[in-house]
Amino acid sequence: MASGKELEVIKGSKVLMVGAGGIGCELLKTLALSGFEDIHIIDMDTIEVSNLNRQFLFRQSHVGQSKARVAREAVLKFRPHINITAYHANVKDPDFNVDFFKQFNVVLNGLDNLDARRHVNRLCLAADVPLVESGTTGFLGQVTVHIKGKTECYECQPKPAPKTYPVCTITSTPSKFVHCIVWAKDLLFAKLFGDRNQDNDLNVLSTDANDLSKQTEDVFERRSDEDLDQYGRRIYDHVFGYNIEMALANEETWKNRNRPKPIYIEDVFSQKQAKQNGIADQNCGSENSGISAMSSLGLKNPQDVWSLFENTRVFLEALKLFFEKREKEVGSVTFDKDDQLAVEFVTAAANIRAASFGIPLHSLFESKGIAGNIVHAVATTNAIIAGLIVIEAIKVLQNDADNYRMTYCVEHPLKKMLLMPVEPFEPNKSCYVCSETPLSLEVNTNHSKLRDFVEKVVKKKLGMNCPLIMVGSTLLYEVGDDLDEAMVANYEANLEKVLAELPVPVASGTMVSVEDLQQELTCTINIKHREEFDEDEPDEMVLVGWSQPVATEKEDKSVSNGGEGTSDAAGKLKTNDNLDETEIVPTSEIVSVVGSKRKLSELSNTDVKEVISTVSSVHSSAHQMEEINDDEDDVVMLDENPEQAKKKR
Ligand SMILES: Nc1ncnc2c1ncn2[C@@H]1O[C@H](COP(=O)(O)OP(=O)(O)OP(=O)(O)O)[C@@H](O)[C@H]1O
Ligand SMILES: [Zn+2]
Repeated sequence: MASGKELEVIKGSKVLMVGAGGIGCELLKTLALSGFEDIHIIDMDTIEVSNLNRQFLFRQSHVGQSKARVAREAVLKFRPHINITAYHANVKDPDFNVDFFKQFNVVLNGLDNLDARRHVNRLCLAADVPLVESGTTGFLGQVTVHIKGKTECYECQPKPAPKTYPVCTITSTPSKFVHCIVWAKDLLFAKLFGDRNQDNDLNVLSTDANDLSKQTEDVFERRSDEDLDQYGRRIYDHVFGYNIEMALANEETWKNRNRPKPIYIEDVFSQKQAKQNGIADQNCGSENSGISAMSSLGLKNPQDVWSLFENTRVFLEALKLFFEKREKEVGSVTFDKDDQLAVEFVTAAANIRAASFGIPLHSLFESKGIAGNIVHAVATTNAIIAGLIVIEAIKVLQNDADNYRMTYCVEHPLKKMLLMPVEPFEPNKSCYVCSETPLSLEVNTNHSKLRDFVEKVVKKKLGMNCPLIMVGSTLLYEVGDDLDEAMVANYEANLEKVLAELPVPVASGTMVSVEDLQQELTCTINIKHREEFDEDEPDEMVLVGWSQPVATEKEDKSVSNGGEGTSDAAGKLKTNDNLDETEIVPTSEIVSVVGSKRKLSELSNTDVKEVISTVSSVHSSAHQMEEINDDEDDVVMLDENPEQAKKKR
């Protein structure tokens, strides 16, 4: 219960909540019950059935309706006198500009992706409004406080990159089920139902029987004389049989590994059985969710682990259903964890591959979690995190800077502590977002176009939405609704020019100013011409000073699992040789950070290790979830002597 003084501050404040999902529903309820009376909510989504188990403000009858609006109505039922304003919109919409943000005393994030979080961070900095940021992953969670000039901003530290795997592990030597899922999803599914012309390592071209050196047709193209059953069986034999035989031919690969077993369709069931596989329900609706190989085949429980025979049936049936019922989409489907048929196909394909490599098979439920990088949400964690957000928000509203804490919710109590409070870090002086540190870009100015610069650097790396690019007083590019045709044509023409041939040539030593009008963020980029780039620099552009996402596994030439994983402070306690800025500090500092009320002397060496590794793993995984819990978790460098423990940024 808030004290009288607190209540006064609470009642007089205006707060913005971004996100009305798992955390957001809890947060809105807690804000309302804590006495807040002027709450604005932005959420761009509508309610899905899968939200109902934890987003308790929503009911079955709300499915399909705006989350922000329904959340508002639900809370007004028990707090009718308060003001709640709902926006069913993307927080990146231009209406939510700096002036919009300035009207709030504090902004509270309950988001689920890096992109939106970075955007809100920038608007809060530009509007000088405090931000309380949050995230949960299963039992893990965190709440952090970001105050301009006082604490680090959300982007002061690198975020972990989505977990990636070396290509050869995925294409040739899988050793874990997740490798089979990545193969099934990013290679096979993408090739069959997505962009057919993409390059991949599935031995796409078949070899001419008369001339072995001649590669002819794309194996994945359906032949004109082939029905869908024949097509499915041929693809099956190619990817699970022929390709494995080809891989086995390379003896070196298997010297220290278990040899995989090629699986051909006839090993699993007869042609007659294949023909009779599934009686596709002719009444399947046009909704993707209604088309299911499992229902055609009478498989009911998504938690069952199917046999090789059943996986084969699902594989063939799902492939057939895609071509029969979703023909128009074929060629442009991207994997979506909520697309039942896609999950069925990927589960079956991953399991057949796993069977071939002697890896234990998994249920559809488990596969969906891995393929969608889902760590199943825990409602209680969301509730705890929402409570902590409100506690921090109240401190922020009272300007109680000495007591701000970033709090980590851990899975197992450590020294009877389930919540680990950490004093906020100071702003990172070389953060390009909250300090004005210039960046530099190594680029071949005679080769790279302005379009490459805009797409790969300005949008992708710097996360800008509405960029404006200037050299001196010359505008080279901008976006906006108010541009006349001649300007648009001029900017379009510039996009196609290489940097050195722009109206104001961009060459070594040029200082390019990049600004986002909506985020009110300006960066200066110092250009350095470079002729050659290595294979592991495929963009042919190296941005120095920008915090590279922290790779969690070997990154070279890897296939991404597509996760959205990030963390605001992953770099702090975690080692990563790729990081540009490495800072070594004594353990005592880490400990004071981890629990300001506990001195180093109170903790044993083992405690220190435990605390650091726990906080580190929470840092790296809690924030934006969806990272797969793998054996090779974050590495924390901690020497036996705690005095020599290393903290790296
Ligand atoms: N750019 C954005 N603008 C507005 N709302 C956003 C934006 N990005 C994400 N959100 C909202 O943030 C909320 C995050 O909630 P949560 O993490 O519970 O995800 P979810 O989509 O509800 O559930 P799940 O992903 O687990 O199925 C979602 O309701 C989502 O619509
Ligand atoms: Zn910063």
